[in-house]
Amino acid sequence: MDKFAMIIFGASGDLTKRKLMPALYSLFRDKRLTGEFTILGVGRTVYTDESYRSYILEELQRFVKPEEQDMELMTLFVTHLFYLPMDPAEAEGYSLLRQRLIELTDDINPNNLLFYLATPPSLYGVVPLHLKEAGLNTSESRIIVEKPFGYDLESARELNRIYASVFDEHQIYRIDHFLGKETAQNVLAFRFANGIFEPLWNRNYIDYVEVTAVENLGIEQRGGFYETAGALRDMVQNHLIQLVALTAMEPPAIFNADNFRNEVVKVYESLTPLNEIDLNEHIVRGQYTASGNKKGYREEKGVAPDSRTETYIAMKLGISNWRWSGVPFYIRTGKQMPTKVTEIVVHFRETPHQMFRCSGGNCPRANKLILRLQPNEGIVLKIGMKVPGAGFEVRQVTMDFSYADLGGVPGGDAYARLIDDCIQGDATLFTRSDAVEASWRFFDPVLRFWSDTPNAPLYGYPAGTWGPLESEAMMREHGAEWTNPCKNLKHTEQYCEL
Ligand SMILES: NC(=O)C1=CN([C@@H]2O[C@H](COP(=O)(O)OP(=O)(O)OC[C@H]3O[C@@H](n4cnc5c(N)ncnc54)[C@H](OP(=O)(O)O)[C@@H]3O)[C@@H](O)[C@H]2O)C=CC1
Ligand SMILES: O=C1O[C@H](COP(=O)(O)O)[C@@H](O)[C@H](O)[C@H]1O
Repeated sequence: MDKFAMIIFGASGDLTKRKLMPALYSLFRDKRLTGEFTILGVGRTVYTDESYRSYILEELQRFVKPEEQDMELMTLFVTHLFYLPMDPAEAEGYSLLRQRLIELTDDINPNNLLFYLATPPSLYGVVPLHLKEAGLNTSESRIIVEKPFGYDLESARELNRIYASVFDEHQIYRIDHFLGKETAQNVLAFRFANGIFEPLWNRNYIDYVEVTAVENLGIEQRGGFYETAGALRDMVQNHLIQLVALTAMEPPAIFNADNFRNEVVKVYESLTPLNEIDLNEHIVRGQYTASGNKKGYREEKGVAPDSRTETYIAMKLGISNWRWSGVPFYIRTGKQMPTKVTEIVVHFRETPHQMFRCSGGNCPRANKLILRLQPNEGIVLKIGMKVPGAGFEVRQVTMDFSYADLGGVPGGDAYARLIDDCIQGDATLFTRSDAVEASWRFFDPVLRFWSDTPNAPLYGYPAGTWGPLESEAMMREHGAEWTNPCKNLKHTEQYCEL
């Protein structure tokens, strides 16, 4: 086997220190990265190999969970790191890159290469072309590209064209780290490894579905990036729609990359195109405003004082197929919410007739299944039970499975799983070119509507709240309401500022 080298473009950046290096360290610790391997960081910031190793060693101590830190191992891990100062946007540096790889792999034609694009998205189209000119797009090479893949449908198509001119599709890994989460994968296991829910998993028994991925932080130091992205590009077009796909897809006959990704694409292609009414009434966008000691979005570094970038979005989606026709999927994401939580809530239809008494609220009119992806990972089923004692009074209670009972979700996070899969050549959990385009095809009209309608509402919401009230109004049309995740989490007070 040729000596393996991973080349990280954007090696001085936020993603590299917070996610990639801890993930690579965790693979190293778990002996998933063995033998002679090299990690070569690339960027304009000037480091030597030595100073880059010291920098990463410090960052590992910040970003690896304390219980997973082993100073001796971390010190050994960083001896595999090297650094090449170069501007990835400029062609000149690539002959130096090639030369450096020849030295590091001790091979005149280094072949087993993994390129990771952790740069701003503006470089996603440039780097592969330079790699090709330098002859680095070898038959064994792979490339991982971060999200967002494109700004809209046209730019995503253009990127796909560029990548297809440099690599074969099986060499291209478009990463969406939500799919690397253990609990996201468990949505599939829950659905397809159990017989009892699947017969109910359709329009006959399900009333509506909610997908929530909210955070209690602002945009941190990423103002420049976020201004060009907004919640729709940052979270909805990729992460949230992936979760919709996991919830809505048909079971693949055989679980492999092609079959799984075929089913994902079928869901995207079945999304009901948004009409005028949807664009005006079934999308609510918001932007956080200052509250207490929390800054408003427009006060954040790198953000225009009159910015109209959305930090919150709630939408109603439909899926036009036999299984889901008529079942609304409500999705929402937002920064500066009361808590960080990702969960899918499946609301079953109400019982046709309610014959028991229920007083004092918490009445079990309909069952509700909550797939909680993070934090306090678990599955909760809300069911009706008789209140002990005389009469027939019923109340809604909770059957609660927590991953903590199985020893918890493993430490190495989604990035470790996905990088490992890529090294093994398994593309199942990565986004295929047709899926990216199908997803953009659906969301593109939203971007166009916003740019063509300067007075389309953008609601302010105070930082630390659940977003614009208009998103509640959107659901009331269906007699639905957002589930308050703070009330479902086991240790509520730990997560929610109520
Ligand atoms: N950070 C995160 O949590 C997440 C990030 N992502 C995605 O990962 C990618 C990287 O994110 P992140 O690390 O936050 O980004 P950064 O803004 O930190 O940029 C990464 C590096 O890219 C280099 N760079 C920046 N601008 C340019 C430029 N104009 N030309 C050449 N190089 C440039 C810089 O290195 P130098 O100046 O040394 O060249 C910088 O350190 C983004 O596409 C983002 O969407 C995805 C999920 C989460
Ligand atoms: O991709 C992104 O995801 C994070 C949220 O991911 P999580 O795994 O921490 O839930 C989000 O903060 C960021 O804005 C976005 O780019």
